[in-house]
Amino acid sequence: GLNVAIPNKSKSIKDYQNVYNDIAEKIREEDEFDNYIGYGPILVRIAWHSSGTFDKNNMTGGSFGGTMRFKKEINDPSNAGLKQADEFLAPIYKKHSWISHGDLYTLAGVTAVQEAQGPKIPWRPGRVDQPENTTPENGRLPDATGDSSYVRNYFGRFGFNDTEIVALIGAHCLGKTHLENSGFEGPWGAASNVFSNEFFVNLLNENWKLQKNAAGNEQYDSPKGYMMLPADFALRQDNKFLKLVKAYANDQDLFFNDFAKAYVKLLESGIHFPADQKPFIFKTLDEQE
Ligand code: HEM
Ligand SMILES: Nc1c(Br)cnc2ccccc12
Repeated sequence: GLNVAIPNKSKSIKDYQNVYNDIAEKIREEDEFDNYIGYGPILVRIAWHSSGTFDKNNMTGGSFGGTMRFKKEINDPSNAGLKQADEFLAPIYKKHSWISHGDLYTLAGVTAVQEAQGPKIPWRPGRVDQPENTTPENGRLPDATGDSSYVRNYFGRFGFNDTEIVALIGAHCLGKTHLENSGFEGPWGAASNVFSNEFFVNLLNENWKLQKNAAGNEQYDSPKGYMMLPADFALRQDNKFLKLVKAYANDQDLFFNDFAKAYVKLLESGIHFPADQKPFIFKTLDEQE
């Protein structure tokens, strides 16, 4: 059924900015993680994976219930590597245990994008922890070997259009793939912790070669040592997607605006917020110096 957000009346933007700041300071402090990429990318990913179980056809899944905290969901093979994000957030939750897990996972993704010099992501609290038996079954997250029709169909389950789909996948400007997590090996170049339109620039301009990786899976590799998943490369193989890839490669502001809108929609999928609940827009650490 539809999940109705219940904002905590005793908490203000100041309280949530304190949680944001604790997450942001911990990202800065623990900068050596994953060969100095840091925790930002997996925080963006755990927010997406918490939300990515949503299915508009039966109104199940999504970030509302915070079920990523349960073994069944965090152990989904699609979530390999995200236990480290959950462990990163454990002391934050301990200090601010008035917050729901759904709000914490999504706020962490917002914090990570903004602290990576990405766009402001307006955010609304009010997700309510649900019991373990509401955890969605494994297998609701996307397959990296999909082609363009697979990708369009997958995101159709959320009601996303082509603009929202291409913008969202632009988050692959962050971080890398890890053979032990997903069976794909990341780039030793372009594995970044700065949010930009680089994913689209690389996708268009690099000389990609499809080859088998050490796990026997096919991926696209470039002479500079970058990689693309088949599902990434699919964005070049469909005319409507390709038009958007070119637009974003040539206009970072356009990408930032479209990404912010699509990420909000993703993190709020399946949740009804009160009409008068205005989103919070958090300051970055740099803006508070
Ligand atoms: C067709 C859709 C998508 C597919 C098939 C996909 C697949 C993957 C795979 C296989 C990895 C590597 C995981 C690992 O080996 O550690 C990955 C990483 C990542 N994904 Fe996606 N993804 C998709 C969409 C998204 C979206 C919508 C977002 C966020 C808005 C996102 C954010 C990330 C980030 C930040 C990483 C890097 C994590 C790290 O550095 O450990 N992805 N994705
Ligand atoms: N940095 C990435 C590039 Br460049 C291309 N594809 C990816 C897929 C998942 C995670 C990271 C990347």
